[in-house]
Amino acid sequence: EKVDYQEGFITKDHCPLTVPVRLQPLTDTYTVDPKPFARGKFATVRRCRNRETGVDYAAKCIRKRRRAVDVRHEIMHEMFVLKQSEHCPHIIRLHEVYESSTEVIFVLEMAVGGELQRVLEDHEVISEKVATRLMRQILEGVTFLHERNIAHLDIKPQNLLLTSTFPRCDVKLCDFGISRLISKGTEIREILGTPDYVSPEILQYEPISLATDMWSIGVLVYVLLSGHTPFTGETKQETFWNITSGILDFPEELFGGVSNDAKDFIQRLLITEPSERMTVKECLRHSWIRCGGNLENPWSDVVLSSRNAKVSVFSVEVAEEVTCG
Ligand SMILES: Cc1cnc(Nc2ccc(CC#N)cc2)nc1Nc1cc(C2CC2)[nH]n1
Repeated sequence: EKVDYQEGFITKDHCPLTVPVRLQPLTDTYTVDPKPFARGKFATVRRCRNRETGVDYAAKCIRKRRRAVDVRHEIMHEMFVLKQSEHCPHIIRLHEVYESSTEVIFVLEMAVGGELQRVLEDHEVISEKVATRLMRQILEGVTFLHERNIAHLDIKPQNLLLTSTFPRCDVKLCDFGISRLISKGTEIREILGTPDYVSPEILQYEPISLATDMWSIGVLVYVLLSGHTPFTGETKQETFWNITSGILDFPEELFGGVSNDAKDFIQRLLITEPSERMTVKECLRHSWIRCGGNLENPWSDVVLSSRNAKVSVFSVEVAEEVTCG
């Protein structure tokens, strides 16, 4: 029967996979840290350890009622997106689901390296070599979603988790709490997302699409390479004006050492007209991603130990011959 995709939520009617929801207490199977290590508006995240296997997970506890409104269908949507993504190495994996009278609990893969946001706070900027390696993984995760017509709608450094200590880590996308199924003919217009990363169409109440994620990816790369967001104003209103103005600049003091290829990549995403932005597949074919960072000193990431000056060389496997620079 016709399923109402109107709001872009995936329901059990059109999700091919089933997810067993356990009703017994989480603490029967896991020891759970009392103190959450992360909090969102409607969820808290606690470290939990499986009593039998000793494996650590992140338990995301989500309240089923928000301001007296039942939002279980939104939580079930997030669960179905996570379930469909369980085989993508660049998306945080859902292990199992519990439900109590007040909460749904996602037992999720633990990424011990924490948020990419912390690295930005500690490092200011990231080398292009590392940035392109991480962006390739993020773009592969977004490709997985876009191939299934799922828009994440909240791509930002806080939702990009590292698997180990930076810079020798991998990165995984998390938090599908405001993601939406973008299906032909239905128009979703909702104010979503985080001010600095939100796209012009969202601010102008235009239809949301997969291209909305591509705008956020452009903002993300700008931030990774400069440590600053491109449109932030003194007030939210000024930020929103800057976003819809289409004015983008690369101040010399921030982008002096950044390659033209990187700036070209950003410029092809931070375009106010959604249909003119690169798609995620076009991003993976862009020369900055294919050759990114190789143009600098290729050993820029070598770790020289202080005691004996040995050079730890990591085996480099060339996936495909590309002509770079
Ligand atoms: C070490 C760590 C530190 N900080 C966060 N923050 C964080 C960011 C976004 C969301 C939003 C969500 N979802 C939740 C927590 N997550 C961590 N590891 C996780 C977190 C997780 C799963 C995603 C919860 N696995 N490993």
